[in-house]
Order: sequence, then structure tokens, then C-alpha cells
Amino acid sequence: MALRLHNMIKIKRERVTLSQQNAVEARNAVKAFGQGDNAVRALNDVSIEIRKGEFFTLLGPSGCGKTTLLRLIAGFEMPTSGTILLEGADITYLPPNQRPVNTVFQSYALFPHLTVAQNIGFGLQMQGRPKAEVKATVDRMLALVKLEAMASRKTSQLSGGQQQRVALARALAPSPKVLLLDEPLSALDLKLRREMQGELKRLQTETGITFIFVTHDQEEALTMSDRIGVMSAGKLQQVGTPREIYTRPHNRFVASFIGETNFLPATSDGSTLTLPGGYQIEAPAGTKAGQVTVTVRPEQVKLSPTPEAGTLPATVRGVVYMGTDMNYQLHLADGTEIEACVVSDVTGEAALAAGQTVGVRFTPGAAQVLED
Ligand SMILES: Nc1ncnc2c1ncn2[C@@H]1O[C@H](COP(=O)(O)OP(=O)(O)OP(=O)(O)O)[C@@H](O)[C@H]1O
Repeated sequence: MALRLHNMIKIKRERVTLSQQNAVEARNAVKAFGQGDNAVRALNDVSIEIRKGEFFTLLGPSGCGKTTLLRLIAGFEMPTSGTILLEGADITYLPPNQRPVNTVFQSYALFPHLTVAQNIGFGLQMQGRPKAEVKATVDRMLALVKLEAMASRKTSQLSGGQQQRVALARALAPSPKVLLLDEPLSALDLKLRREMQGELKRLQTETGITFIFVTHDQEEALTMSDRIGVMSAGKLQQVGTPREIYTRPHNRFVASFIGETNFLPATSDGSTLTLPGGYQIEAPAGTKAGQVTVTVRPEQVKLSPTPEAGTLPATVRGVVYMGTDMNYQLHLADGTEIEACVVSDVTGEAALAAGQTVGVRFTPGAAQVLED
């Protein structure tokens, strides 16, 4: 009995310590809007752990619940059920202004009649911090976002990129534990967006503050994040590093939402996968026996000019020159269509022509078996 109690206390302590290592946790978060038949489940039992000091991205299509999850963390919404924790403490019902969390919105929400410096210092002033401290922090923030020369300009006289920097500096000024960023770059043109992606990453690294970034742009998520949480229809589909998400997608949604991919039917005996045309590859560890769906990225599909033994015969249906790459559309004997992406050579000429029968192989280890 005493041993059981001791173990229970130990487990509880370990759980609390683990929770404290996380900046933010959602446990079984459900958020429903509306009643009865009109109810929308924006979040459907979402549990997630976001570590201290990481650049974490919530990625998913429009309406999947990203903003709703962010609003629960900010305190702008309460969950229908479930818990939100910040460094292990339950903040589910804590008002937004009592959370050490700040948000940067897509619209920036700057005060146009105030100067850059006044905008950045606004939150600190409202907190009643001493004047000298406000000035020192504003100066530090101006240097951080490289806007020292603009300190006394009105924000209405700034470009979109500069306004974005002011919004970031203002949100970072009170040193929040967590910064929430709701599609902050979507109003910027492509060139500026790329520049600000680098800037955001730099700010996160330099400040060490946990960033939770919302986007529906997969490239943005892959290039900026330490880890990504992929969402669809109010559910978290997969959490992992950009590399894990791209190379080891768990299901069809994740595989197709992030990058281009091919799906092929296969039969598994637990150790070997047999694909259309009898092409056999090693099954990844843990693959169950039976009918499965395999996914393989186009750049992991290798082509030889003739269907040699041990390859999958296919007919080239079309060739598209993409600049850096050549894209081949291929037709398999069972009717499956797949794509291969081959780096262009110096001439930019296609090595294989439409109508040709070729041999297909996959880079060993590249094919993934999906859960659904
Ligand atoms: N206040 C609300 N009242 C009713 N339904 C809402 C409300 N807020 C969100 N929803 C619904 O909840 C679902 C999730 O919305 P949410 O804004 O979280 O998605 P999102 O992934 O952030 O989408 P987007 O990228 O378009 O902003 C959607 O179906 C949306 O219509």
C-alpha cells in the first residue's frame, strides 16, 4: 500500500515537472460554437505540448481551428471542455491581461496617431512601469527590430514591413513568456514576406521566447519552425519537426497537405510491400499485414530509360519543365498515376520522352505506409 502511494506521488511529481518544461499545454481541448444542429466543433479533443523556447507552428487549411486554439491560449475564448496550462499552471479561465502571453495579429492593430516609440512603449506604460525603464526597453526593442531611425515617425507613415516590425516590438516589449502570432505575414508581398520570415526566426532565437505561429502556408511552416502541429477539421493530425512531418507523414491528409506526393496501393506481409506490377520493397518497421496505402515523394522516384528487372514498369504520360526540376507524369499498368521529379541537367532537356516505357524505383526507405 505504502509502495503504491509512493509510486503514485512519484508519477504525479514527474508529470508536474514535465508540464513545467512545457511553455503551453492543451489537454483534451474542445471548443464548440453555437447550439444544437448549428453547433460547430472548432476544436475536437486537441491535446498538445509546446516546449519552452521553441518556434512552434500550427499549420492547416482555412477553418481547421488554428486561430481558435490560439485564442484559447491567449484567453480570448474559454474552451467548452478541457484545460490550458502555462508552465504547468492551469490558466484555462484566467483573463487575457493576467496571462504572460502577447499576440501579434495579421492586422498589426497599431495606433496610427502615436509614434513608433510610443506604440512600442504603450503596453509597458499601461502596466505603470517607471519612465526610465520604459525608455530603456523601447530603445532595446527599436534596436532589436532595426527601427532606431524611425523612433519618432507616426506608424501611419511606415511601410507594411516596418509596421509589422513595430507590432512585433510592441508585443515583445513586456517580455511575455509566449508570443502568439496569427498569420502575421499574410498581408505582405512575397519578397517582404520572405525577408520577415528570416527576421521572425532571428527575433525568436535572440529573445528565446516561445513563439506559437499560425499559418496555412506549408513552406513557411517548414522553413521557420522547430516543430509543427498539423491540424485538420478541429483535430491535431501530427506533431513533429519539419523533417519528420515531410519524410514520415502519418496519414493521407498530412502527406498531401505538405508538399507533393504519390499514393499507391500495396499488399503487405509485414516485411515486404508488393506494389502494382509486382514491384517489391522492404516494409517500414511495424507495418501490418494486409492492404495498405503507400506514399512516396516525387523526388524519391527514380527513373531508368528501360524497365529493367526489379523496377516498376511505367509509361511516361507527360513531361513538364519546371526550371530547377523536370516533372514526369507516369502511368502504371494498373491505372495508378504517379509523378517523378528529377533535377534538370545543364541543357534543361528531358532525358525521357512522352510515350516511352521506363523503369521506376523508389529511394530505399523513402516509401511510407499511411495509417489511413
Ligand atoms: N465565433 C465563432 N462563432 C462561430 N463559429 C466560429 C467562431 N469562430 C470560429 N468559428 C468556426 O470554427 C471553425 C474554426 O475556425 P478558426 O478561425 O479557428 O479556423 P482557422 O484554421 O484559424 O481558419 P483561418 O485560417 O481561415 O483563419 C470554423 O469552421 C469557423 O467558422
